[in-house]
Amino acid sequence: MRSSSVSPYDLQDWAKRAGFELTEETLPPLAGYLGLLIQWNRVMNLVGTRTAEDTFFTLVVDSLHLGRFLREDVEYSAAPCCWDLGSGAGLPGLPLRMIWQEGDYWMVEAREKRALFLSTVLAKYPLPGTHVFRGRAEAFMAGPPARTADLIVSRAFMPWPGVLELVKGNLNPNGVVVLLLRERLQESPDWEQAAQNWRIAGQYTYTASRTQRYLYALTAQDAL
Ligand SMILES: C[S@@+](CC[C@H](N)C(=O)[O-])C[C@H]1O[C@@H](n2cnc3c(N)ncnc32)[C@H](O)[C@@H]1O
Repeated sequence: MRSSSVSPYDLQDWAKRAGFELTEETLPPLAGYLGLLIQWNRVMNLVGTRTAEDTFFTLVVDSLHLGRFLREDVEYSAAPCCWDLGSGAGLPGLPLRMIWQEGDYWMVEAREKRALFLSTVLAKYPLPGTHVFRGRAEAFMAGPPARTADLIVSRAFMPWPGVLELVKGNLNPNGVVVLLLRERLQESPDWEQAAQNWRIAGQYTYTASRTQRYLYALTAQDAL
């Protein structure tokens, strides 16, 4: 496969334009990830973007905002067990783990080739406490052993009411679900019903690629 290299210098420049400063340690793995993503994307369908720069500003930037949100606005237990359901090409998980390495983080992906891509990136750029589960989220959660999480993140996995329904029995007390959305949760016709069981514990808004985006941290109202 034709290689596709990304310059750490360009990457830092893009990050600054997006309002972030990446550490020296973050630049090589993130540049390497973007290079592999562009390379693999030529032969299999991983993401809709074609260049590293477009991928950064359209997709990776969400992980950087998510890292900031988790650090500054979200309360979660020490050493959280985190799940990233329907990780696809590693978004938000892989860039997130390059800048935020709390606890254990499971990227759960049903499609074999996508899971192979995730494992390949991790083999080349190991990230602490970061794992891939190849299979369906339902099987991952059911076990054995049955699993529970402290923090669940999900982007474009399934419509958010379905995510909440899917995970409601697998969240530890004080557990948090973080949704990455392109709509305001409170304006959704589904929110009124969801609000009977879920509370917005934190929210964060930003613009990327000319679209307004939203991060919501939800906690269960009571034991669900
Ligand atoms: C639209 S993609 C989004 C990928 C990534 N989260 C992103 O934002 O770019 C949805 C991903 O979820 C995976 N998926 C769908 N249903 C799943 C399930 N039940 N368990 C695990 N993965 C699933 C698909 O294979 C696909 O890679």
